[in-house]
Amino acid sequence: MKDINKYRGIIPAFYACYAPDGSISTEGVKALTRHLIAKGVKGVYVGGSSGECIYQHPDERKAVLEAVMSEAKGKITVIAHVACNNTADSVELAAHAEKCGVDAIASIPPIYFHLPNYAIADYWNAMSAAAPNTEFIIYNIPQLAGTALTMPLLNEMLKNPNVIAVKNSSMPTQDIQMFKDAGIQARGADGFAVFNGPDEQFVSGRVMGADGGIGGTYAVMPELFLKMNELIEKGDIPAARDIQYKADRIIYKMCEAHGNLYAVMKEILRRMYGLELGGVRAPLPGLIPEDEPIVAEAQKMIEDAVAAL
Ligand SMILES: CC(=O)N[C@H](C=O)[C@@H](O)[C@H](O)[C@H](O)CO
Ligand SMILES: CC(=O)C(=O)O
Repeated sequence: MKDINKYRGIIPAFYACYAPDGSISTEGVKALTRHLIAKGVKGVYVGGSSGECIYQHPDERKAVLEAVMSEAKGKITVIAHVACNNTADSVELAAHAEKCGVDAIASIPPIYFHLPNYAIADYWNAMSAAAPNTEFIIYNIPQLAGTALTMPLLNEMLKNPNVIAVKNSSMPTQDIQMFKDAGIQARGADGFAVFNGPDEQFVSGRVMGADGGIGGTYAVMPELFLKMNELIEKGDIPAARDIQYKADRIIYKMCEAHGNLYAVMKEILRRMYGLELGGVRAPLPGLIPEDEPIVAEAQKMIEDAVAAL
C-alpha cells in the first residue's frame, strides 16, 4: 500500500516568483523554497493557483519546478500541479515532473468548456500515464474551475491505482467526508488522503477528516497553520479555533487591497524576510500606493499572531 503520511501536514501553495522585468526568478524560487523548509512545513504545492500557473508558459513552469527540486528534493514532499487546460502540454509537464522526482502530480479539471466526466477522466489519466511511477492528486476547486468533482468521476478515477488524494477547495466540509469515504473504500483506511483547501476553514476541514491542508495563505504565516495542526492532533479544538479566527481576520485584511491577494502576500514576505519575489502577472492587478496601509496592517497582524503562539 502507498504511504500517505508524507501528505499529512501543512503544505503551502507556492507563489509565482518574478524578477523585476517580469520573467521567472529561479533565485526567488530557491529562496522561497529554503524559507519554507526552514519554517518546518511538510511540503510544497508547486504551480497551482497561487503559482499563477494559468499565466505561465509550460517552459517557465518546468524551470520553476526544477528550481524547487534543487532545494527540496529528499527534504520535503513536493506536489507539482501540471494542468495546462490542453492535454498535450499537461502530459508534457507530467512527464517532466516525474523526471524531476516529485512525490505527486496534481490537476484541476479542464476549464472553460464544461466537459463530460469521461473526457475529464481521459484528460487526467493521460497525465497519469505520462508519470506512471508518480502519485496523482485530483484538485477540486469548483468555484474557479467551473466544474465540480462528482462521486461517479472520483470512483472512475479510483480505478487508477496512482490516484492517492483529493485536494478539496470546495466550501462544504461535507465534501471532504464524501471523498474520504470513497477513497477509503477503494484503498483502505490509510490508503487515501484528502487535503483541506479553504484556509479560512482549515480547522473544520481537519476535524471533518482532512489529512492535511494545501493552502494559498500558508506561506505568509506558516507558524499559524503549523500550530493549528499541532493543536488539532492533540485534540485541543478551542485553542486551534482561536488561531483560526486570527488567520481569517488576516486573510480578510489582505483581501481588502486593490492589488491581488498574491501581490499582497509577496510584498509581506519581502518586508518580513527580504524575499524578493516580484509582483503578479497581468491581468492580475498589482499593488497601488493606497494598498500600503493594508499591507502594513496585515503584516502587523501576522507578527502579533505569531508572537502570541
Ligand atoms: C479559491 C482558492 O484559491 N482556494 C485556495 C485553495 O484551496 C485557498 O488556499 C485560498 O487561497 C485561501 O483560502 C485564501 O482565500
Ligand atoms: C491555493 C492553492 O492551493 C493553489 O495554489 O492551487
